[in-house]
Amino acid sequence: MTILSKLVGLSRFTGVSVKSALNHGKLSYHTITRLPWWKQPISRSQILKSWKICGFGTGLAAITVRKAACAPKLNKRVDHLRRDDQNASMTISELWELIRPFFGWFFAAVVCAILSAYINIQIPLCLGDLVNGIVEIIKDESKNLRSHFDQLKPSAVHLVTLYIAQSALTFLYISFLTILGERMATKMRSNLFTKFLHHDMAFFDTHKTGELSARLNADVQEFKSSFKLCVSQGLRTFAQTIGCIGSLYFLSPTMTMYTVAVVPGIILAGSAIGAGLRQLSRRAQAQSATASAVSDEALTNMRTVRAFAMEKLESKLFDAELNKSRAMQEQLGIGIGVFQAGTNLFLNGMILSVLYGGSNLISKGEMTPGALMSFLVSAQTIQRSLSQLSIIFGTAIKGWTAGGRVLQFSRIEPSIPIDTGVCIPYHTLWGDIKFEDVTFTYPSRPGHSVFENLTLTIPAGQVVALCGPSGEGKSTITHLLERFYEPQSGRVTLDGKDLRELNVEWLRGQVIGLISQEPVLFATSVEENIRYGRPDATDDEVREAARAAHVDEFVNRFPHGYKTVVGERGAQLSGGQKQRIAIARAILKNPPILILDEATSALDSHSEKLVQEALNNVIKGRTVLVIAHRLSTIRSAQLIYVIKDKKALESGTHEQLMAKKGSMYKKLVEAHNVDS
Ligand SMILES: Nc1ncnc2c1ncn2[C@@H]1O[C@H](COP(=O)(O)OP(=O)(O)OP(=O)(O)O)[C@@H](O)[C@H]1O
Repeated sequence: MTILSKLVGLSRFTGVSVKSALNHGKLSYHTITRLPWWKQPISRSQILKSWKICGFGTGLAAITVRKAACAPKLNKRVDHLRRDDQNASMTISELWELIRPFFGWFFAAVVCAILSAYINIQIPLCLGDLVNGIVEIIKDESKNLRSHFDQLKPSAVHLVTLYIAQSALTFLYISFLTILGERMATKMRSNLFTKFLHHDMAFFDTHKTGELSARLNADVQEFKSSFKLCVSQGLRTFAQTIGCIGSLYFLSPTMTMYTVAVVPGIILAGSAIGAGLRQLSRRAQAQSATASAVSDEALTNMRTVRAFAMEKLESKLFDAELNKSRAMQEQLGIGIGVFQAGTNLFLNGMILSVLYGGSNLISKGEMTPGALMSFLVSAQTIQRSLSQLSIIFGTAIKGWTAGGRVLQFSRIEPSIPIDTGVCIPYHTLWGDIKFEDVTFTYPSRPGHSVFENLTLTIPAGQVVALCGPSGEGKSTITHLLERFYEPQSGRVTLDGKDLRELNVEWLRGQVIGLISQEPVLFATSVEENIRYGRPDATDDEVREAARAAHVDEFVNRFPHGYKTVVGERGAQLSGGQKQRIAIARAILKNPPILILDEATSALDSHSEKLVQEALNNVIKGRTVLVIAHRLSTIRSAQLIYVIKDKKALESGTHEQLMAKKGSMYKKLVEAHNVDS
């Protein structure tokens, strides 16, 4: 308001500073101060100041508005990567299932840990005997010190034996636990990876690679180290605590009762804090996985990031998620710290009470100094064990959550099992495919059906083309044929047999060969990529398939020929080269049914001609389903289906469809929806 009023005043006294106005006697100080606010003059420095403030304010406002406008847009991408699964937890029986196959190692580790704890309980008692012996020497009036000293020897030898046994047991249980932990982690990772490989395609539509690899690696690692620590330290310290409480009771029941009376309260408080910390730990791990997913997405799409100069934005996005994860981990650490500090305070108080109570008992002659010594060392062992337990408690929370996150995806059963069902004997397989009244919606997009009562036939041994506008479901037909997804109603049959009755592994592995729009190669050599179609193929067979797909031509120009490594997802090859390798792979597989999903779309006309020739050789005698946009490919098909409006709108040969009145196919050709 003041600034505004001064700006209004400015209009009346433009260019005249207060100082100069006063100097020239135009205004007296009193006149100025008595003027109403809108008539008061304003100095240049004030004007500047005002503008600076205004400028700063406007700048700040602009930044805030910009931030407000940009932040949600930035976050939106990450929102899809975020996942805070409530059912990422583990039950005791699930933990037992993990341990069961390695029970021998677990049992050996537990026995050694308990024996080591037992020895730890014996050590204070033995120390007490030694101290009592020393007290005897001090109190001895006869000065026969040598004989007293000799009496100490058995206790000392006993103590040395205990120390050696304790070291040996420590070595053993740590070794057993390492073996157990590593084997459990390997099994968990292997099981989870196998599960991932068998999950429905719908699962991969909704889960990001970064998230899955975090579960497979970071979470298993976290679970393993927490488990090892909890069993090694936890079991030992727990057994030690119970044992030491027993020895305390043996030494002085009254003092023990006082000392341990408060323990249930501490356990209750600990459980309450633990529940909160577990929740926080789950959220912190989910956030850490989100940060990994962001980095993973950027790293796998590095070319796109570079092409759009998004390095800074990606870095900001990652930093923001990383900072959230850091904040949560800090909160968790602080929570665990509060718990541990409280435990320490309680335990130190316990030692002080023991000293005070013990001195009291000694003064009354109800306790020997050796017993107090034993009591103190035992109480201290309990103190150390309990403070160790509080640390283990924090680790257990993290490990439990991590284990739950791993098991969450292991529990999911695929709705399409791959190794059940029947196989049609090779000599009776024709390759006749039918879609009967198929209605289908992608599970990740409920409410948006792709097909409603789709019916079409792909006769055995024929080349059938699917055409139609983009997004009408041509590729979806191939997904249903490969049984990546299940139709909600209707059925897809192969030689009259419902695909649901057939063995999926056999169907995908031996019956159908797919060459897709965007072939993805593995980061290995050209020949290994081709061999992926049939791992037992000989080098000659690989070369033959490569020649048929015209891979030979470009591979021979590479310095390392077929041994050339193609980079991640085939990034070191051109689109056309990748496509030809994918074709060679399918040729090597030699399947009775071939799906060509715009297989030649990435090729120039010369390469397309070459590959088409290769394909023509391959497709002879097979059932071939071609999805193509080029008229040259479509018109050579024996049967064409136009896929539109959630069904097969019309079918026939090129000539029949072109001759048909009001034909959609004709419209597509004329509108260049089918490339001429
Ligand atoms: N995994 C998926 N999850 C959800 N919806 C999907 C999925 N894949 C495809 N769709 C949707 O299903 C519809 C059909 O897609 P499809 O890929 O089969 O079309 P298309 O005819 O092959 O297109 P194009 O000619 O552009 O390749 C589209 O609306 C698409 O957005």
